[in-house]
Amino acid sequence: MSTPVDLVRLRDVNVQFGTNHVVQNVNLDLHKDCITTLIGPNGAGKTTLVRVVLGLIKPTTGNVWQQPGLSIGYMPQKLHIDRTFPLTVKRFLQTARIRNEDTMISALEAVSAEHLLTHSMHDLSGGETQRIMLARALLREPQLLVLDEPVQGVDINGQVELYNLIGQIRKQRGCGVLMISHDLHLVMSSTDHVICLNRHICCSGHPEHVSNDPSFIDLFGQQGANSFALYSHHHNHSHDTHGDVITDHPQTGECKH
Ligand SMILES: Nc1ncnc2c1ncn2[C@@H]1O[C@H](COP(=O)(O)OP(=O)(O)OP(=O)(O)O)[C@@H](O)[C@H]1O
Repeated sequence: MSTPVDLVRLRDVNVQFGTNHVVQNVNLDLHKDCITTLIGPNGAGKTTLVRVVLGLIKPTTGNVWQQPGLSIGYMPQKLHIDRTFPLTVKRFLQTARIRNEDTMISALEAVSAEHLLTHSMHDLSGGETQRIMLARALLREPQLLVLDEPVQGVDINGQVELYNLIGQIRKQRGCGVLMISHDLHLVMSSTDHVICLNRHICCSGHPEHVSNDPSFIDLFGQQGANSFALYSHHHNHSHDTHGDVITDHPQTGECKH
């Protein structure tokens, strides 16, 4: 097997906002041709960690390394468009400062949405909107694609389709992918590596390994469990109400379930 090509390496990364210790001692490697999925409850620090990877936030302590010249395509969690502001798909794509129509069309083709070029962004379905957001992230042919909850606002069939599409894009382009998801079961077949984050990394590994954990079966095997609101699993440590580790069970880096 060939050695994976590193795109990004995080070492002992901590992020604090005032006294709020949002990301704790995180080590993370992102590779070419590898899909890594971050899961975790609300407020677990997923978006903050993604912003560290993107270089938008400097960690309070720790090191971030990016492959020199790395190009990153980012699909943010939410799209805020004033409904009174007329905006076609073409104009929206141009906000990425790419004006070449062939480039736009080939990005739209990659997400099977070339027919939407002249449509209004306001008239798109949830799934179409996410595809256009994905196309925008693809415009610069990134080596790393970072997707913050790419299937939000999409019905269940559309979610499966979008995850399949992300898998196809990785296969065709060989790019690395880092995405945030709220549903391990749906994302399982389209990911290589899962990281469960609750401010620190609770556990990580191949999706089969993570999903065979009884606590994950409890968590993901039931309808409505997607929200993580009642998130709990059998840690080798406990959390206080802020998600901080209570130290009478020392953290060894990986959860042992
Ligand atoms: N710029 C900021 N300044 C202060 N606090 C912040 C900032 N960004 C995030 N936080 C806080 O950090 C914590 C983690 O937020 P983050 O958005 O990273 O979590 P998340 O896991 O992505 O949550 P969700 O699943 O709800 O999107 C939250 O308590 C949030 O309020």
